[in-house]
Amino acid sequence: MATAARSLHLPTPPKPSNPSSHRLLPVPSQFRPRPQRRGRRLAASSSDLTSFPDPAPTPNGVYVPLAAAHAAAVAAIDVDAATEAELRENGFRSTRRTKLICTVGPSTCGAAELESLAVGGMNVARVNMCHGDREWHRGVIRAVRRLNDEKGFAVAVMMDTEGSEIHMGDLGGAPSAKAEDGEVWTFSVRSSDTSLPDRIIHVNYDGFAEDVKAGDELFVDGGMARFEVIEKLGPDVKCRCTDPGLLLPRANLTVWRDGSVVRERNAMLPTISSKDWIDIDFGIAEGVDFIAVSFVKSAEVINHLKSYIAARSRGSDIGVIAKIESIDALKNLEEIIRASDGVMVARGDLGAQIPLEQVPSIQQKMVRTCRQLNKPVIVASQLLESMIEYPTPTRAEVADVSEAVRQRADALMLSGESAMGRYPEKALSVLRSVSLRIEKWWREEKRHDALELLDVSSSFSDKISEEICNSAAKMANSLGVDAVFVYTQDGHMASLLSRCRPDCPIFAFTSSTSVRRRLNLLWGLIPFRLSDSDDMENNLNRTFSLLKARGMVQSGDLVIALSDMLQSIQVMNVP
Ligand SMILES: Nc1ncnc2c1ncn2[C@@H]1O[C@H](COP(=O)(O)OP(=O)(O)OP(=O)(O)O)[C@@H](O)[C@H]1O
Ligand SMILES: CC(=O)C(=O)O
Ligand SMILES: [K+]
Ligand SMILES: [Mg+2]
Repeated sequence: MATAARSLHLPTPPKPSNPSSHRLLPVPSQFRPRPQRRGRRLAASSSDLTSFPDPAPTPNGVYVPLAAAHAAAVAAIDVDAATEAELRENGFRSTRRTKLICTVGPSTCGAAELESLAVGGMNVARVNMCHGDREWHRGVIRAVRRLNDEKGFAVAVMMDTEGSEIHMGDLGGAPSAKAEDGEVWTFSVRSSDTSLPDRIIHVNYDGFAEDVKAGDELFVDGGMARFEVIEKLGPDVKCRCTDPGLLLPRANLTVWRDGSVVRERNAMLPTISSKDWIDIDFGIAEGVDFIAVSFVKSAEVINHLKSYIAARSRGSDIGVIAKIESIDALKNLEEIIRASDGVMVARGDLGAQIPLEQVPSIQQKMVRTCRQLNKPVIVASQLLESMIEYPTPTRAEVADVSEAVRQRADALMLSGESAMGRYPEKALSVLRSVSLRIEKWWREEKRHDALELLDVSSSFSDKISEEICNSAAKMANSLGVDAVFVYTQDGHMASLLSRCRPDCPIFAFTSSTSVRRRLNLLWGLIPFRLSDSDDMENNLNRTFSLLKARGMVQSGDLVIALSDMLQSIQVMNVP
């Protein structure tokens, strides 16, 4: 792959701006709709992929979103510093709707790198318990928390379990190993404290030699390298390399026989291993926002984990995300989606278990089903794989990202690109600029999609909220409002609104910092923390004055406001 010919320029992260002073405003008169108007831009900017200057580091590595004089306003209302900057830069209606997740690894675990990702639009930081030890993860999680506390971000933390699927050991500390065509390698369950001799790979699963047969195909990391099993010698399995490739530490192993994945004793491995339970305790103690369960097979394990979390952490609300990456998960897809708080289309391992050409249609189906069932959905793996090594994406990668945005997935995820790649910030800015561009195109073309939304409410009261949100989204589109405001306790009404994918941004106001962080995963939601009261009139007045003071709304903006406590809907102009 040649890099010389690539001339793509990447966007600048949003820069801090100086808010104007905070003043109180008169009570807005309600129910005062006015003729349709289009969104305005607060500052000249372009979301074109080709028209951004190179990313600039934050001045002195410090990102101060608000002047000290505004401490009072900060205490009253919190919004993600990066979102605030984006809102001002791109204008009200042009804020990014698609959320971005970055896997944190050796390339991005430092405080400065994490801050650059937050400035660049990272909504969720992901740590994968497959790699690194707990101390390392603790350091990352706390660094993200510190960034939120000190610099005004609301980056949520997601922790993936390792799961008990079969994978290689860590190559005795070597960063990688190259397998060449025709070479014979030994895959062994023998563990070794010291580094293993050449061409011997440790396998973490004791039943490995029993499960495989001569003639089977062994896929490393979803087929990045392939071997054929030639013979078994006790705990050792000798294999010949048939497709050369790079072996990375702890790469997943899949065995294929007669065109499908072998499921022998390994099918009985628990979804959550004993090591995973200890990692989960660690995640609860560190206050992660989401736990993503690898290789989910059924809804049962999700329900089990949810009750475990509820018993362990009174009042805490950790979202449980089901990673769909196996044949069993596909069989039980709908019940798994219903049981979980969100879903990840984990295309890496999924593509190792089913024929690759089936992955795109399954992705589309999952995105659609999740939206119908009101669960956030993440599209993950290999979005910008070439950017692990090169500073610009391939056209095909840009097309893949565009397709996920067009499908209106809630979030896109970087894996190796941000964890161990050479250009994590550039990869993030590609996701950002492609998302903005496709979303804009979609709005300009007025492609309101006619997805029939299923009825998801379990009570009459919920049904009222659902109907309010469906109507509000329809009104927002036909009146061309600038934003929908939703005042929400637990975030549920905000999620129902996000599900409708309205044309305008959704400002979600909640008094809980953890709800606010969790809402950061949902499509189109701009979560604010606001200590609100029962008095809607009062909430609206405060919100308008605080947002006006920060240049985030203007007099005359048309807004629809919803409240889950009052189950109310109002249309008004910002006074
Ligand atoms: N904490 C870490 N320490 C070291 N390397 C890491 C870490 N996290 C990720 N990586 C590297 O980045 C790569 C991509 O990360 P990712 O989390 O997608 O892992 P993965 O092994 O492909 O598993 P998964 O299927 O869960 O995504 C990994 O293969 C690993 O090389
Ligand atoms: C993200 C992940 O686990 C996968 O794609 O396999
Ligand atoms: K994993
Ligand atoms: Mg996986």
